[in-house]
Amino acid sequence: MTTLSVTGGHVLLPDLTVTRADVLVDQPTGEILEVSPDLAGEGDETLDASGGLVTPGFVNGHCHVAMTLLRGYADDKPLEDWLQEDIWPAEGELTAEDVRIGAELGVLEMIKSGTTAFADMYFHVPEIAAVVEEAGVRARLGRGVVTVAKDEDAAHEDAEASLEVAAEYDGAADGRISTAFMPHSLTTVGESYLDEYVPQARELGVPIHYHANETAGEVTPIVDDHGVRPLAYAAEKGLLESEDFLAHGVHVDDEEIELLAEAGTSVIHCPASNMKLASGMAPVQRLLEAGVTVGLGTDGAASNNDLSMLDEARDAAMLGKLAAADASAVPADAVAEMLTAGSADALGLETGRLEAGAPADLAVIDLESPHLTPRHDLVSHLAYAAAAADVRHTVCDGQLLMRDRDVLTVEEAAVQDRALEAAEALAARVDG
Ligand SMILES: CSC[C@H]1O[C@@H](n2cnc3c(O)ncnc32)[C@H](O)[C@@H]1O
Ligand SMILES: [Zn+2]
Repeated sequence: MTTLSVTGGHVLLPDLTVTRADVLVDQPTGEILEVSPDLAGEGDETLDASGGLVTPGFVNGHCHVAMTLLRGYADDKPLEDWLQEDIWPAEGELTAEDVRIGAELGVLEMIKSGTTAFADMYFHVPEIAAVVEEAGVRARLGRGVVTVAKDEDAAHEDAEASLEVAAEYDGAADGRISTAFMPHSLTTVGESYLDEYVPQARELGVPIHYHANETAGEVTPIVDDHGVRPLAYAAEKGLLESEDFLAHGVHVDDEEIELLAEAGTSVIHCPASNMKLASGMAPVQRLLEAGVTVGLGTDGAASNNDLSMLDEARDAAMLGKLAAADASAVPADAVAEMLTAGSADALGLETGRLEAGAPADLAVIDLESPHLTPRHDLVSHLAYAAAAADVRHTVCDGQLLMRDRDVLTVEEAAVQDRALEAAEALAARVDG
């Protein structure tokens, strides 16, 4: 038996208290065996967490990981213009190999910032799955479906491909990969396609993930065309089940919040993307008070512009207060929950809590730096002050992915070189 003991640190427990403890991991099963104070000397291998905070690995609840290749390609525009004028034309030139290279870069960035799992909506999913498998992280993957501005055959092909990918990859990489059916949004997938394919996704037994209520401009056409607000429409179309999770939920009214709470559908809050595209401020405190499961996501690196979940945590706390006009809204412990168990629950993962029997997905955050001194409250530091570069070790499924900032499963320099070259060639193709 091979065991790993993570020793000498403080541990963020599932009740969001912090205590001095060690974590003993069974590597063959990838499970946590024990969390308790005196496990030093118990493991076959030791990971030094002294001076550190051991947290559940962060779960990025909504991403387009290969969009790292478009980081900084088009900034300072609202969503609709940004997608139509810059992003979709560039994505039209992306090859399967580009997506693989972009995904490698994104997953590298995730491992370096303590993220062990993510949900991803994109195309060329087999390439993304291969990167997830090799890098050792966990992901819920899906092919995004867009039917507007496509002829009928192409639209059907897109939806069918999303179901096929969901069926083929669910359970891949020894169970680290799970899947979902992913219609892009309620305005970019036509009603007849939802009517045809949502029941097929249910039959397949995969959750459904989509963008919803991201901008005010996305609400109006749904009200005009269907006579109800977007989430009432989503409920009518069978898109509001307890296993489903939607990205954004910025422009939701009280009735829609109630619908989410009753249905048990989760919301992935993406504060950085919402601020950068000036989409608006999600009512996170109201969602939490209504009992909605809220997770956090970065969205793609082209609207963020990084994949650090610690940045997202700080943004969520700050924006949540501003949205509620209340400094006590979205406090540090709520943010710590969204960053870990909230996102994990939304994605239907067993991760997000450090306790015996849970998957051994964790990160160790180095606390011994000036910006984390003094250490009155480590949950406060997690929400407000820690940064990606403070992550010392990352473990997923019991396997070490990064030790002392040395990434073990991805060749860092080679990935960066390939990404630079691919991004430059892509821009040259698009811009002529
Ligand atoms: C069809 S694959 C996914 C699709 O979504 C695009 N995208 C990236 N960020 C956002 C966002 O904030 N809202 C809506 N759509 C977004 C991405 O570029 C892909 O085309
Ligand atoms: Zn998105």
